[in-house]
Amino acid sequence: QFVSLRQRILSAVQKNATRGDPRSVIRAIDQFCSQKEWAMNVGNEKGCILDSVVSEVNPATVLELGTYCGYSTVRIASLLPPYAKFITLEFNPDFAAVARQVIAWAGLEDKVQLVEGASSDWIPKIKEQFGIKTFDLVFLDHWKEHYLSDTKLMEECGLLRKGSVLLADNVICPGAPDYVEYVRSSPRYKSHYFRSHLEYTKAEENLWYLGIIE
Ligand SMILES: O=C(NCCCCCn1ccc2cnccc21)c1cc(-c2ccc(F)cc2)cc(O)c1O
Ligand SMILES: [Mg+2]
Repeated sequence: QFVSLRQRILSAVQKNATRGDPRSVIRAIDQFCSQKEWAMNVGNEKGCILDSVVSEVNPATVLELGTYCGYSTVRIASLLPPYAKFITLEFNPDFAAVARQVIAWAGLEDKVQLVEGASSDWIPKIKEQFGIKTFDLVFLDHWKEHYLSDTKLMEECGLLRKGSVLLADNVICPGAPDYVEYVRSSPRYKSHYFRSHLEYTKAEENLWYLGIIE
């Protein structure tokens, strides 16, 4: 009977990764996606850039938009200090169900809150629902056409402060041109991009790093 790609990714984790070992979970997913089937995890090349940004920012509060199977969620959660608050938002309930199990296999279920729903619905509710004032780091990896509107929404809701860092996946492929245009021309942001490749391919890609300067 048909087994979905996300279920095959979860099975690869449960078969090849050690419970409670986040690095083995990451390795199991990357091996599956490079050797068996492509999937839209951020992947290891961009994942190392993500790791370095998380380590440098050392955030007390993190928002991830786009959990998918939990690959980047596990990478981020495994680097956070114990007091950190980490919220990851997933629209698709089937993806969220798999991500919960991947995060649990890594032993990180206490480090992250997975919330199901749309960013435009949830962003205005985060302050009161989770007692978070502002985010030190936001990782954008959801609908590419919502990167700009959600960044503006986060600004309007007072969720970003001077020094907040936004890191955006896929600004080239599939692309978020209006987002790039807006942040590059805005005096509020200092932007920088990390050259990389689309996960598990040789196609060029950038991770777009944004520092809020005022
Ligand atoms: O589409 C991508 N991701 C988004 C998936 C849907 C997110 C839904 N969602 C989650 C939270 C949430 C909250 N609010 C609203 C909606 C929300 C994506 C695609 C590619 C890709 C695909 C084909 C190809 F040929 C090349 C590249 C590569 C990536 O790395 C990607 O990330
Ligand atoms: Mg992505």
